[in-house]
Amino acid sequence: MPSLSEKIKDYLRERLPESAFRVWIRPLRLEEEGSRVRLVFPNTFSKEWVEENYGRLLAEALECLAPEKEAEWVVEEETPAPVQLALPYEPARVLGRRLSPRFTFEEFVVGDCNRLAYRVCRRVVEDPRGQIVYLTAESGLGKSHLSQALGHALLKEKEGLRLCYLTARDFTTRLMQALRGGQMEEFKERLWRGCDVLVLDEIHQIPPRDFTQGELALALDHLYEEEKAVVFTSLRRPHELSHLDSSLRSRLSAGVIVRINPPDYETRKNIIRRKAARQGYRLPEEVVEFLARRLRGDIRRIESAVVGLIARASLLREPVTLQLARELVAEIAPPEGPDRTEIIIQAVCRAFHIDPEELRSSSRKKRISEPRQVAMFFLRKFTSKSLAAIGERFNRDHATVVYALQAVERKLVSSDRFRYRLEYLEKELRESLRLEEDLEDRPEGPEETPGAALSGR
Ligand SMILES: Nc1ncnc2c1ncn2[C@@H]1O[C@H](COP(=O)(O)OP(=O)(O)OP(=O)(O)O)[C@@H](O)[C@H]1O
Repeated sequence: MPSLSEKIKDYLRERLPESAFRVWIRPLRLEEEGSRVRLVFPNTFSKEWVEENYGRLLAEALECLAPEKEAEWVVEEETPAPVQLALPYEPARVLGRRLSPRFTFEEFVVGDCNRLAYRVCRRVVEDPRGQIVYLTAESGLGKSHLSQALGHALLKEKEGLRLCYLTARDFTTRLMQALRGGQMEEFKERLWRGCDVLVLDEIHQIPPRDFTQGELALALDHLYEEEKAVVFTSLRRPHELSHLDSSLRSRLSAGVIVRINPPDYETRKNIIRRKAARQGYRLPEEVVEFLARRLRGDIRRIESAVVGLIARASLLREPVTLQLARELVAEIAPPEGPDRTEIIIQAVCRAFHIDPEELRSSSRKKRISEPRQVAMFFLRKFTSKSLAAIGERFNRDHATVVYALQAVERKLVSSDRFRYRLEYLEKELRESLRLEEDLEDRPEGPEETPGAALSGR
């Protein structure tokens, strides 16, 4: 009979990409001690990484397979401590989400690809009054890092300043909760008068719903009127957010719009050195150069490779060598065969435990229709396929896809469980899709689309 450790690892193996499982979960030891289960990580950074990236899945596995046990996360052997960043301000001055202590200006590597965005954010810290900034970039290029760094610096440098940091989804959820609970005035009070600077992360995720968009437009009018600073981050530029009302799009375009580009070779090398230094390591220059040549685009992926490499060397008790780096890169190299659509469909089917063929069936049972809607949602999000082409993949028409996208958006707001599940799936998909990204560099250098003068509207 498999032990609890084996069962939990099997549970995770089924749901994680093979390389993530191998590097992060396989070295984990699970020890049962009466009513407790100790999760023993080989070192601090692997514990932190698993907590941050797979914590929810691990908690889900424990709840399913050992609901009566209390879990304890411990570290077997301490590696050089990562630089601890003390927060020099009162956390209560942050409304909304907690800022990540890692996301500071000091930890942000500046290069040609992001210098303009960095400077614009620094300017907001110098004089936040009336500043409106819209940061746009593909996933993993530092939008959240930079917007949170700006938040940290403002809180540190401007005494008494209150910051509200929300994702677009948080905004929508809070708005809906306030509406249901008859607390709209309190909601407005907190957002409109309770903060001096509003950071709205992932604004492209504002749902295509009149009410939410209307309330956001009203909030922005008020904040702009009061000359408060507002910072947006988004995967897309305002004019590309076609699901938004034109009046909201125009408000989003009211300030300076800055694009962050994928990191160039020199910046990638600096990022690799910095990420390794954070773990207390200095990588050999040939390893830095090799990784910088092979890993382009998404910085999350570069970071993950550096941390994975160091974790691997530490587990094997070997120094980091070019050979080890080659092995790691070979593992995360583009998979053979399947295209984005297939990767997405396979991942959704795995997560919902159904067969891909069932998605194409005419069944309207929830067990099938819900994952079908989720697959449509992610195909829309991660591919350039038209609504009609997405529908065709499931023997459905364009209107069914529109309905499915709306149904998923509604459920993301109304059900925490569903949202967690999709957030997890999205994380997994981002990881898998990054693997089959084109390794060629995209055009480099800063690009700015000024909506207005830096401080003006
Ligand atoms: N210039 C940089 N210097 C150092 N680390 C960086 C830089 N840019 C991004 N990173 C790191 O890359 C990871 C992803 O960054 P971040 O979360 O800010 O990306 P994002 O653009 O907000 O992505 P998404 O759209 O997927 O949310 C983070 O761990 C961040 O610290």
